[in-house]
Amino acid sequence: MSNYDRFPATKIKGYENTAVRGYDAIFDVLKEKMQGKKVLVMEAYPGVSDDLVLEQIKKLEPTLVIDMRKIFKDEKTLNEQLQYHITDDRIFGRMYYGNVIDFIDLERLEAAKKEVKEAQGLVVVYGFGASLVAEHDVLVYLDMARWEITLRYRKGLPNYNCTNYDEDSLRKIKRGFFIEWRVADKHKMTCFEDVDYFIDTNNDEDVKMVPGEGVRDGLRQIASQPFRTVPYFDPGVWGGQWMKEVCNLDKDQDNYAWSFDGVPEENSLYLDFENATIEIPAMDLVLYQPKELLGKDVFARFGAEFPIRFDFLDTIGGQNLSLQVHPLTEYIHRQFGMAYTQDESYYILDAKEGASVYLGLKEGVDSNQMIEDLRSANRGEIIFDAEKYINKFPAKKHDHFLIPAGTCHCSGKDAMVLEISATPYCFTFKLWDWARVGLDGLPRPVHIEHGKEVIQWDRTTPWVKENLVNAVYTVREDEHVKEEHTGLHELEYLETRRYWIKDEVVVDNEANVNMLNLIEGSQCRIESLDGSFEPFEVHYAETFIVPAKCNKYKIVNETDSTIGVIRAYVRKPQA
Ligand SMILES: O=P(O)(O)OC[C@H]1O[C@](O)(CO)[C@@H](O)[C@@H]1O
Repeated sequence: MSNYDRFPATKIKGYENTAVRGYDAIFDVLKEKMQGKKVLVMEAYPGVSDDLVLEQIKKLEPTLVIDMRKIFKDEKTLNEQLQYHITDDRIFGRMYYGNVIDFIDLERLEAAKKEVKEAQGLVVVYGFGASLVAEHDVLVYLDMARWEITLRYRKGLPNYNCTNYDEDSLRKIKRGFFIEWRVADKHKMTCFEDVDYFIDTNNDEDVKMVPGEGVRDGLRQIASQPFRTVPYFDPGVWGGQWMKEVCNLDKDQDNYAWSFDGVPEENSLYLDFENATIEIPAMDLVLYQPKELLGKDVFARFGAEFPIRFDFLDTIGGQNLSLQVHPLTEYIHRQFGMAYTQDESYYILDAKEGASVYLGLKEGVDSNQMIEDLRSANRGEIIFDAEKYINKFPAKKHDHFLIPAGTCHCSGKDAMVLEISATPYCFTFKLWDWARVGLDGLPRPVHIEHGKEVIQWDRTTPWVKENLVNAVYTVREDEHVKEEHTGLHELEYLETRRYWIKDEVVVDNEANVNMLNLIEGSQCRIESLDGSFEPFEVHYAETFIVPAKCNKYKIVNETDSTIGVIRAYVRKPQA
């Protein structure tokens, strides 16, 4: 057993034992709270088990229940309206920047408003967008983590108010990512400050309700201390065996490919109320406390979006990733409506003998020939000769490979990659998937035509070696610490610093958010210089976030050997 903590929770001070568990107890509290009041609005994130909650609402004996699904436009109308954003592609949609009201049938909305007004007795308005129908006397928000929604899609949950139960889950995720989650997050923030109670509905068998102010105060607390997001792990065709050991995972699984540990857009947070721990999307923090979390420079540049992503790619005992390329900013913006792109890097946390990383083109590559070969390979006519076109570098522990968008790349087998990247995560143009199929038995989606538009044909061997492979230099060294710059490339906005710490080091985050990982050593402690937060323990391979608000902090080595920490932050624009 390693000491990696899979369930990191933050204790919420001042709200101990305020959680209520199970729908019976929850509706007892709500019944009490509604005494002498008329309108209970229950907002729900798309993905929540609406039928189950509506069944429970009967406990309140309301005279009128409005189900938002009936106020929404019907599926066919919505599909037609959203077709430009849904697209025909399996993976890529176009970002939707509208609001929930765009999905509502305005006549039905007016009729529902009238019904509520005229009703006598208790009225419950339930579902996604419920607060558009009526002013609340009491407001409840039923929340759900993105990973849970993703798992439910795989098991047959359709998109909101749709009947696409059996549709390929990648297409459902696409509709979630490009449309539903954006709109739902935006809408959530319009009522977040007013919510009287939040309900964690991630587990239908164990729902938990906590006071609204407990969550808001909890998020304020989290934004002023180091914290971790809740990691999740997913198998894949190329997945490996390393994380099973180090992250204490189920040994009976064939493999684990990804760990998302440090992707606030995808991950969640555990808030510990002592009598229950609730799980909420980490995006709630980003959207509710953006300036405190991100800092003024990062907020000014990105808005309420978390621009740094750490995740793991485990191919130890597994296979090569697909050979791939990511879009340039201009392309991702024009094609998919994204503000910034998927610039990446691979920090090699561990590697077996013979591990490698494919990166950049060989000298003198004929671009037309390479694209033709990729096309024929994907038609099954030839096996693509990757090494004819792409450099293959040996990879060993603590190497850092930089991957600005537009550079062909992939990790080879037997490497444990800590991916330190910009946030967008699904804009991968696979070029070649080594003639294999995905875990579902289908070929994984390949996007050569997109890829050909963004490959930077001048990124060939000498430039790649000079710029992208271990471009490390020492920033400072004394008897306590050696600090190195390891990346990223100047075309990418992230800076990474590696600290080899003998005893302790003070880090100045210059009032902007930092994301870190303990890359060597069993544990360390993060301390506040002014006592503004309590000491925070970190174990090997754990990713953690230090909010902008923490300012200067100390990393303390608690072991007898030198430890290694990597820290990523957004570079300030050059004057
Ligand atoms: O496409 P593959 O082979 O699954 O590659 C790994 C994937 O993991 C990611 O790095 C996820 O962040 C993507 O860039 C990439 O799609």
